[in-house]
Amino acid sequence: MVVSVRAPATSANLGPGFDALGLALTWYDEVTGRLARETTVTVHGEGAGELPGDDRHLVVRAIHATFAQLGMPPAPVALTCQNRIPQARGLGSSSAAIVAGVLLGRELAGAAGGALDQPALLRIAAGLEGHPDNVAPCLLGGFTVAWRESSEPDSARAVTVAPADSVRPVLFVPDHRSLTTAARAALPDQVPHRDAAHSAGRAALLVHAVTRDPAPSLLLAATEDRLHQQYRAAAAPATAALVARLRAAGVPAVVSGAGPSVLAFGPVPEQLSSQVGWVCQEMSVDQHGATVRPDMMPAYTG
Ligand SMILES: Nc1ncnc2c1ncn2[C@@H]1O[C@H](COP(=O)(O)OP(=O)(O)OP(=O)(O)O)[C@@H](O)[C@H]1O
Ligand SMILES: N[C@@H](CCO)C(=O)O
Repeated sequence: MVVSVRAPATSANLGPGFDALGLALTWYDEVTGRLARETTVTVHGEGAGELPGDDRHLVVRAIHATFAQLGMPPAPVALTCQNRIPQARGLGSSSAAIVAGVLLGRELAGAAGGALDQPALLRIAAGLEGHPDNVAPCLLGGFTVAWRESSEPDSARAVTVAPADSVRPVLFVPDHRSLTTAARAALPDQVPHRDAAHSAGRAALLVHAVTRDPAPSLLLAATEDRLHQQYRAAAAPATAALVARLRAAGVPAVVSGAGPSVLAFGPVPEQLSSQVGWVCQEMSVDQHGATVRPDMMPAYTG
């Protein structure tokens, strides 16, 4: 059996919804896979020539984690990846790889894979990623609220809520990269109570604004963050400066995920959309999440 999975880019946090809120975007990686005699990974596009071509590849690790959940050994797989989502830019590339892997793992497991429903896939994916705010929209699509039932990463749950039709995500993507692990290391162990209280109110307002009333003035207030962006600014000054420039002009803008990309809610005035060092991309919200397509190709016979 040959299976193809298409997984969307995502923007997490959306300002005050740190580790909880996420939006699926119409920008996709595609992975085609089958069981094989030895593991091989062919990468086209983003990460070609950089990513490992063996069991260390993130999609393979996610497939094997899914097999393990089903009590199956880590069988070798042959994968072809068509990567379009820029990596280490705060656009959920690692979540797209992980979600593609868990869906491929479920399909390649055959009948046994039927035991894994969407909540189970989310738990496996979030366990690998470490936090659920990118894997949730990648798997479910739309605008998601994710949480953990305990302190364990694999206790993730999520709901998807429909964003208003007029929500227009606009991305500003730089050339340079930043790993999420490095951006998380900049965060303090504790924040002032007033900042936590501020974030609770703004995150709740954001759910209302994105789903019911995405007026720029409301989104501007709703996207104000005090939990993570200020602590990451020193390591990502260009990102912090662009967010500040857009917000000063009345455009609701936030750090996308752990950065360095910036997510704005459009419309973005033309004079602000061309920024030296940044590629500006208008997006739509992906409504479906990752999708599986069984390819009509002959089954691998070994
Ligand atoms: N398509 C992919 N296939 C295999 N590995 C990938 C793929 N995409 C990302 N990765 C791995 O994940 C790393 C980037 O993950 P990281 O979590 O730092 O950034 P991100 O997922 O792009 O952004 P964010 O989580 O902030 O939205 C890459 O350096 C690479 O090791
Ligand atoms: N919530 C995560 C998103 C990045 O994957 C962070 O900001 O570190």
